[in-house]
Amino acid sequence: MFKGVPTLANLRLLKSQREAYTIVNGLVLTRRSKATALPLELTDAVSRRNVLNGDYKQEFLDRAKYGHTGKQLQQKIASEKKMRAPPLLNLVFANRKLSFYDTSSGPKPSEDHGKGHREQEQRNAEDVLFDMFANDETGLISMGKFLAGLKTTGIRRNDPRVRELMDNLKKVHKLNNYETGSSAETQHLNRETFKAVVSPNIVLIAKAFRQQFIIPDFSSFVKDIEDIYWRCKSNTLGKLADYIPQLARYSPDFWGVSICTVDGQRFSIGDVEEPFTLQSCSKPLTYAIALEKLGPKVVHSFVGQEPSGRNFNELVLDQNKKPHNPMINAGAILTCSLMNALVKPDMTSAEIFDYTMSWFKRLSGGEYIGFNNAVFLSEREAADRNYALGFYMRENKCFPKRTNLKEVMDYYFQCCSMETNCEAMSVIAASMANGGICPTTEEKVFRPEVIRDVLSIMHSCGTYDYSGQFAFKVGLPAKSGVSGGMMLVIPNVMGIFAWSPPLDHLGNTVRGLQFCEELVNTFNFHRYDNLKHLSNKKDPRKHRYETKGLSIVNLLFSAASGDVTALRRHRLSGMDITLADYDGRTALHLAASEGHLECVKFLLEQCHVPHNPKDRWGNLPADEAENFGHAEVVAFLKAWAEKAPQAEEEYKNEAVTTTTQANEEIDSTSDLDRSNNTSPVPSEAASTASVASATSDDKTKPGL
Ligand SMILES: NC(=O)CC[C@H](N)C(=O)O
Repeated sequence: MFKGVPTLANLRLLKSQREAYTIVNGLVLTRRSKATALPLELTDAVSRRNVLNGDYKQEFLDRAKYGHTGKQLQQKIASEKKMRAPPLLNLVFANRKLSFYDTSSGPKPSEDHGKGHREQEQRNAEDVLFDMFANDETGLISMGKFLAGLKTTGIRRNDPRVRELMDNLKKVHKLNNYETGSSAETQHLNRETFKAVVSPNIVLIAKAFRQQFIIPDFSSFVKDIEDIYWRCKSNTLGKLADYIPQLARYSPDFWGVSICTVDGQRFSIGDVEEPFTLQSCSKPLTYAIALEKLGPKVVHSFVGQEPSGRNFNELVLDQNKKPHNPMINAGAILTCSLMNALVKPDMTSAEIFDYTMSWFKRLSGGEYIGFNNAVFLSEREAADRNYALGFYMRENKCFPKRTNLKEVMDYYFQCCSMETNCEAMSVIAASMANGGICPTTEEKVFRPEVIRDVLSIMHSCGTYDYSGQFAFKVGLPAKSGVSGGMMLVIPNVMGIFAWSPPLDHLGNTVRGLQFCEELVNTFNFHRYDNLKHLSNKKDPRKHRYETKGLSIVNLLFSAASGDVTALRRHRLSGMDITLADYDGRTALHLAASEGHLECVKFLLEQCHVPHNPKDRWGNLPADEAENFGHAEVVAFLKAWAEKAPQAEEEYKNEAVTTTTQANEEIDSTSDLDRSNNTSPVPSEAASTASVASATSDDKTKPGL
């Protein structure tokens, strides 16, 4: 009986007399030219909807198999439909709630690939979503439940990318005469209405529920973030900045953290809507505008790229009589002069202010960016050191020609006095993580090269005189500000903004710093964390199925491409080599059908995998070798099958002894610790034991 566990890997091999195709995460690999992986979506002009629904994938395969279209094709397709696996979307949904194979009423695929199954195939994404959330008895979907489900994936109701959905809900609510007892967002809809309502945003919504965002299991990630947040909350160290009264008045208890991923998944906790001024967190942003408009050559002919090793407002220039970098006061004042004299020489001060604000706003996806005039006036009053820096630089001819120092200083204070909150700043940080494209509006604000340069400087100079230690411990680009902000960028993954006013002696927010350090102790976000091998840190970028070891996709890829070295690596890392994909296909099936004798030998002789696992079509590896005409492999597998019972029995006994010892060592550790154990000894022993105990009929994944 089919017991395959649905995996995102969705590795599927379609049986064919002429050609076999392997689909891995939307890539189609042909059996004969494994090197040419065609991104399926790019191979034909089809709508995104069709791709999403999985329909196109099937069509592509059909055409590839039969080489033509038409009536004959339709007949062949009809006769083979029984063999097909359900569309990808269904697989993933099956894992979340709607188990198509688990419905007590419906036929199980191993028993019947017919009617019920075919019906599911024809369903599109909207249908599947409806079924996920609909009430069986009423046949209606609760939009409240649906939106709550969407929120767990990180998508909020006010996300601009679901605006049409929300507008449609309001329209339907109005059409229904504001049905009593429910709001637009909690009303109950029938299938057709639901489909019409979600359809404009279905691409994003389906991606969310398919767990295809950068953080697939967002709710688990959020739990860890909450834990870190609460641990930092109890830290009461640090002192408020008091050089101006407006900063000194903040409550030391304020503590907020907002997260926005490159896919626009949002999470916030604490005082995330409380306004505060940008202060030094504005420095990377004005620097980015200057880079965008003038390019790095021009900008860096005026300002250096080295950490100063001194206080952020130190009266010091580098050997070339330039400010050390754009993240300290001298460098930021210099950047402001570039904006004033080179980027927009014709603009008035007011226009440059508006111009700058519009950049910040676009970067934040339109979220809160304001201006605090009291802070601005105070900054200007208490600015002896900043004026001194300005005059010192003017004396050393640091500024471009035509610089109006008074205007430049005012502009610098204005940038420091722009007001924002954690929510908006997390989107800014996410835009930086996303190569300059705002994840929520999808607007391209900066070129990726600009962002790369900004992040590089943030990495080495972003946290004042703590920058070296920060780069060492956290290993990520960040920028702190005297108002208690800490902008952290995890390139290609997410932006985080942590805010709490109490500062340490170097001027960094105490809680923010602790948060960053705890974050990289929990997750492998440090720039130099190894992502390939098992470690005791979590990788939230990976799907739940993958976090306990290397992905099954990699294992099956290695087998299909005849890569014995890679298979060896998988084995050494403690991976369960008996893993089967959704269709019950094991590494041995793939190695055999591709005729990779070396791999077949390695799998049987070294990994002791069972020689006779059946895939969902009932095929053994030997059948596959035969189907695809690999005589040598057939001969080897047949010979192995004759001596197999004895060899497997011997190995089983051996493995049990080894495992008993290993278990004693690892018994005290948790499940997770065990799977993350970096020592290959216990994990390998455990994995081999599961190999030994796996029966040929059981395609469930021991060890997962
Ligand atoms: N560290 C900071 O945030 C510096 C900004 C502050 N307004 C100053 O210029 O002194």
